[in-house]
Amino acid sequence: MSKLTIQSIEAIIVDLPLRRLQRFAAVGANSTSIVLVRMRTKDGLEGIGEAVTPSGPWWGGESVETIKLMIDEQIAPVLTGTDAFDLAPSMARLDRALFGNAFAKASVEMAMLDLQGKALGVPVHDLMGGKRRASLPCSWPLATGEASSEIEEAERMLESKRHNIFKLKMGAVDPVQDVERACAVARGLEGRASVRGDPNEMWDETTTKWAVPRMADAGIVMVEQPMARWNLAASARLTARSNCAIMIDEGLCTPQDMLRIAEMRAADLVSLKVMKSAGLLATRRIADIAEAGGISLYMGTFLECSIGTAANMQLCATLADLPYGGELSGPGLVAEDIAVQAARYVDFELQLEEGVGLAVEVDEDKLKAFRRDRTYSVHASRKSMSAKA
Ligand SMILES: O=C(O)C[C@H]1C=CC(=O)O1
Ligand SMILES: [Mn+2]
Repeated sequence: MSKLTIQSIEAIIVDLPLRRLQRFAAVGANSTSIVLVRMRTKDGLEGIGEAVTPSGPWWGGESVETIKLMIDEQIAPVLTGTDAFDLAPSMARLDRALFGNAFAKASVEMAMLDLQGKALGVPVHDLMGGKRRASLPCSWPLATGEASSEIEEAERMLESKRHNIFKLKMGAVDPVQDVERACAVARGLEGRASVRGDPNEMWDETTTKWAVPRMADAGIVMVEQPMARWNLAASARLTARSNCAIMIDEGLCTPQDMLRIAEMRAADLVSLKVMKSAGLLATRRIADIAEAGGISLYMGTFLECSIGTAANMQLCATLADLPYGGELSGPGLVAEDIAVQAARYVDFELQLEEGVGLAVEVDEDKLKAFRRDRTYSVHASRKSMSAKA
């Protein structure tokens, strides 16, 4: 097999509007931004990857601007001239060259895996142990903060058979009001959908002790990261006494975090996310540790568009047991996407696409229209001005 010598790495910031306001605990957002990675080899093959943040650096500290800067200034010089098949040594070299920056590292790892798959004519999941599933039951985020409009939105999703699992974004308002809203949504959808809540670390242990039993009584089946990411001891106490499932998200980034969570039994299940753990292979290692420790898996997201979602789905295809499914729902939230074929949700499940590498392609016209550094033609805008006059 000939080498996949990396000749260039391009990081392009793309701004995408959302279909509606998404209210996270820390910010409200009408748009999201991604970094598209294009990695080209000497022989003219191209691998792609995506980094995204949930509309800002509040979750993981990186922003699309820092991701692009790190790729341009630090990562590209380390990887240029190396072989994209040398993934493990390259990731080790990157870890020595720059601490952290997991989101940036994940996006270039995706592009290397895409190149490998394309060169070998196989999908990425074949490079990671093979396929255990071809679709994922997929949660939809409810995040307007208003119960009746959220129930209506969920009903539209049920009707179109896109989603029958819903995750309430919580933590933006007073906990009493927030829990009331969550319980109202769960009761409104009772018997028709699975409802979960994610306060993104906003509650202390006392508030959590009060809130979670009320949410469980209303039919909420899982609560994700209600308390601070560092507080595994409190999460272990909550897990031991709760009769709904407790999931850790922010508290899990590294294999070492995972080992500690399993040792402490700090959660019933954990949210795997490619971006926070610096890549598909590292996330796969974390999944193995969780399984060995008897902790269930969930396929999490940072709301990637269809490019990153396809990459996540390649990893997800290698996971046999996901008792609460996952949430690769970003493509439904963006009003514009940059993939030729957007992610498909059929009978409440995201489909794994056939194809080599990540099995997804960039739509060049869409990219041109939404890349941040696009230039407008003065000639064209003059023409449209004179047409209006
Ligand atoms: O889960 C989070 O903490 C962050 C974000 C990603 C998906 C979503 O609904 O919110
Ligand atoms: Mn979360």
